[in-house]
Amino acid sequence: MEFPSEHLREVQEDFIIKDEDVLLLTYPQSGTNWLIETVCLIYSKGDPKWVQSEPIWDRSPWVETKHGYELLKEKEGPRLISSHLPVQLFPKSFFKSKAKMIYLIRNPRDVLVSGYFFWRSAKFVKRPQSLEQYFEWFVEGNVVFGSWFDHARGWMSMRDKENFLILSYEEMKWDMRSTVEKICQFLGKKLEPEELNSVLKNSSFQAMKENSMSNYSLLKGQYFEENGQLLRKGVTGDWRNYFTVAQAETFDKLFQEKMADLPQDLFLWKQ
Ligand SMILES: Nc1ncnc2c1ncn2[C@@H]1O[C@H](COP(=O)(O)O)[C@@H](OP(=O)(O)O)[C@H]1O
Ligand SMILES: CCc1ccc(OS(=O)(=O)O)cc1
Repeated sequence: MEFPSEHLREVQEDFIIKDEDVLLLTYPQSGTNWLIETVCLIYSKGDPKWVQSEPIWDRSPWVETKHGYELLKEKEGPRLISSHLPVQLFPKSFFKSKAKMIYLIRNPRDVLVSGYFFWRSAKFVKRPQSLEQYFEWFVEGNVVFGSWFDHARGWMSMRDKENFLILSYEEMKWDMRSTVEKICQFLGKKLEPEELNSVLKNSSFQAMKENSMSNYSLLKGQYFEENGQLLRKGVTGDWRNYFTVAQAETFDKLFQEKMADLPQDLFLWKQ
């Protein structure tokens, strides 16, 4: 998977976002695929047929990949569009549209640990040799899609817009039912109680881990090593099992420096 600059320029200058599109925006390893699966299931009213028959990257294509871009240009009607792009590289047409956007945020410490395991099995990026090395890359912003802090700050600057919904991985873990209700309200969708139950069941960690259309097992060989797994643990606070005391202190200090001026209720995790 490559992101040549001329392609990124075309995406930014030429791609037309339509008012009826829904954008699913994240920094990698924030629970992107969980959000996509959930929104797909809301669209299908809890019926798992769609999520079990079409790969997740075709249901909600990545606008920044060549495959996703071509697919999106051909799609008729309201589209689901995923992206890891930072706000300053996003298609310009979006800023004049009424398209709804959901930005999913996750404790960056967990993003870091999850990213370390994910990228070390990927064949299309420079792979970290150790968590210590990935920690350095991450705090310097020297990773795919750049600095977590810049990404989060950039997209959260849109938070007062009425077409913007911010969610966190942590609230999905703590109360997925309420989170699905919040998404439905934002998207103007109504689910019957049994449809909502089916959304919860089919978007669970276990269901997604077993769903070959969602767990990236189809990408093994070409893009990932055989031992790579997208659905690794699916918990909050796993960073505590990996950070040293010194790394935890470095991260806290950096977080303070970079994010202290933002309302702290945007960050729902308990460190
Ligand atoms: N249904 C689900 N429930 C909980 N976590 C999920 C999930 N689906 C994916 N995840 C977690 O989301 C992370 C991947 O995020 P993304 O889709 O943005 O790459 C992984 O975190 P871990 O590596 O901490 O387990 C993965 O396990
Ligand atoms: C847009 C390219 C890309 C990069 C990484 C992905 O994995 S994940 O969604 O972050 O797990 C998917 C697409």
